[in-house]
Amino acid sequence: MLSNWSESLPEPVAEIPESSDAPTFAAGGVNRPPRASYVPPHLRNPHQSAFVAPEALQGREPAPRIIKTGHIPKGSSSSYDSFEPQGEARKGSALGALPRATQAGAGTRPWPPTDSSARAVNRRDSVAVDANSGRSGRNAISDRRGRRDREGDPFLKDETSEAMFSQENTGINFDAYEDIPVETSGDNVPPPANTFGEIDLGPALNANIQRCKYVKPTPVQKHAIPISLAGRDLMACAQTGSGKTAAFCFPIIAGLIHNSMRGRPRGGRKAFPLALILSPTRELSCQIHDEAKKFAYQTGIRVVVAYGGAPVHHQLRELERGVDILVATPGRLSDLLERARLSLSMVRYLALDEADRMLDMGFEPQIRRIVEQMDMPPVGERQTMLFSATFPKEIQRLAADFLYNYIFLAVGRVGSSTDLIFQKVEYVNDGDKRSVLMDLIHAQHGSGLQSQLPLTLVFVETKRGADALEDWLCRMGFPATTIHGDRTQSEREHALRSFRTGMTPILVATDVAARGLDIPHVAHVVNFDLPNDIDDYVHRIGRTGRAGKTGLATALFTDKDMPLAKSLAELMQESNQEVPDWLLTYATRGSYGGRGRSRRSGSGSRFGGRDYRRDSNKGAGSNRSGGGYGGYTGSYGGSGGFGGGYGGSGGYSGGYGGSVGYNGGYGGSGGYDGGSSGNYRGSGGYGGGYGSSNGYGVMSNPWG
Ligand SMILES: Nc1ncnc2c1ncn2[C@@H]1O[C@H](COP(=O)(O)OP(=O)(O)OP(=O)(O)O)[C@@H](O)[C@H]1O
Repeated sequence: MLSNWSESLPEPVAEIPESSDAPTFAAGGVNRPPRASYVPPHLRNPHQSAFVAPEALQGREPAPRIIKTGHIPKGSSSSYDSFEPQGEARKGSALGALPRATQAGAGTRPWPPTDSSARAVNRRDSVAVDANSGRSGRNAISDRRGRRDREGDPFLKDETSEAMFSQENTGINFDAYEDIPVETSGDNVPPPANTFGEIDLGPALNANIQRCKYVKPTPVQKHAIPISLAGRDLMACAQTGSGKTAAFCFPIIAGLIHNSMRGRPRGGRKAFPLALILSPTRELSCQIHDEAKKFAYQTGIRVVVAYGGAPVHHQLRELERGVDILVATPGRLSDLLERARLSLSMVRYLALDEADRMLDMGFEPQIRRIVEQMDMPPVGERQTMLFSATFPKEIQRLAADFLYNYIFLAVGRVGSSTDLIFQKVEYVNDGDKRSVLMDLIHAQHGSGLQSQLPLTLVFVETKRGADALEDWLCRMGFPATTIHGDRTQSEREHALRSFRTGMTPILVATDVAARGLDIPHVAHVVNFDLPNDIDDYVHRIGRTGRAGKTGLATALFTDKDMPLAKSLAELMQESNQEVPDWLLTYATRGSYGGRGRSRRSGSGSRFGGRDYRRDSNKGAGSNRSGGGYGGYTGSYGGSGGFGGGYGGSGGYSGGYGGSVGYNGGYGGSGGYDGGSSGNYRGSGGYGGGYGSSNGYGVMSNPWG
């Protein structure tokens, strides 16, 4: 039995799909999109590929037709395996230190080509390591001044990526976010701050904010930073790419600067961090570490990262040298705790990034152990911040165990995607996926910087599927690499860096790359295989359209994805995307259980309750501002799912209102009409119904 799509795929030449112009019909009588006769571009004119390898554009010898990147050849493992990242050099040096990877037979040569800039990055990093070496057994804040002078400059640019991307990432068109609806609930919510100047972050942090070219806070930062600075626990939900990392890093750093933590044990082999930031993946931890180091530059606060797959002794050495903020993945953190080389007894700040993922089934026991059963100060004695773009209600309920009298903050709709991402869904046959992907890649060729392929992130379901697709893309002449859990950490870092710098513009990934990664210039996210859960889709497509920029996301939808149809259609509608008729038809069927419904429908993760305390009469008062789409807090569900209307009688409000349901238009009579228990009375909103004259238009631009 075949376990995934890749096993069923024929060789490329056999990939011309069956020709069938007639519409097909699903068992339930649903009209499917026609299976049009489809000839992929590479077969239409096999001798002229539209793709031009980047090096050819740079006047170099053209790349061989068969290119493979990202794979480390087995024979070259000695130098590769012995590569040990060191301090400041760890991330930046990965590309330069590794042998240029090649595979795929005779005539191949390394891709990307070795260049002097990569070596320069490496050299520079080595200097940083030397400058920092030879210190041990310190706790950082006590030694701020000395360290400041020896600190590597985290703002130094990677020359390779600068060469590829002349366009500076100065942020941000966050003006587009000005009118985004914001809701806070909880006691005595501190007011938001509209500028960084209004917030007392201190001169050192302010200087770093300027170095980062952040001109003003993003909406989530405007609210979250004052709340956290006031010492309150926080559960915050804001769209992908909206600046959540800084929203939890700034208050931690400012807090550590303001309150010098005396009484920490000195010397010895055990480290006593003051703040702990947990994230679900190694790459995300590295990224947060890099960001936090920028924010903490020359403050004397020392940020250390610990994650699996990298040699533990190096991380132990780093910890021995002193740590104020520890960024970690749960697995490696547990390991360090078990070795008794780390104590959490001094932790004053705990932040969980991608908090819903961290409290999901896979991670929850581990997180509970770390937070509740080790020596971390209990709830109320530490400050806890949970952040994500998605927050299903049942996860909120779990998360509440970690929080004391917390404030719930929702910026935009909970779990919604931004409408800066243009979403497309293509109905395809399983066997046509590769050809369709190739069409997509060909279509965007030349639209990237320097006429190269723009960065394209392709999500697949399985690790084997990722390898198979990468291999096929490379054989087709497209520089691709892959990131997934079966690759070594060095391979993963190499792949990510090669993608980030544009050397390998196609990255095939499993969900390991779905959350949090902030890769500038990702132009296109392709869901080659759709995920099981709509929240995962939200995070995946959120790798593009970040920081106020626009992006494109294409999903290849097959029969297998029917259970996702409803939540996908809803999400697209919320984000003001054009939903194909066939998807709407599937969505209204309502009989597809399973995927996509697991964490949302019924639980009302977006429409119902939001702050779950308000549904369960825990008395969280609420304040709302901005928007123009009142009604999104309505309890989702009503009487019969999508077909029965978004209405719903209980909970906070009338929700999407009405009982007419989708078939008669979203909304119907009421739209949002205030809530029976909420203290906000909206006007307008979705009311009027999707199917009627306005309604949907009202919700069209929640970003203002
Ligand atoms: N105030 C600001 N001004 C300009 N750019 C900013 C600001 N805050 C954050 N950014 C930039 O926005 C980008 C996205 O930020 P970040 O990665 O923190 O998003 P996120 O909300 O955590 O996304 P995700 O949900 O995908 O994890 C980053 O490149 C960051 O440097």
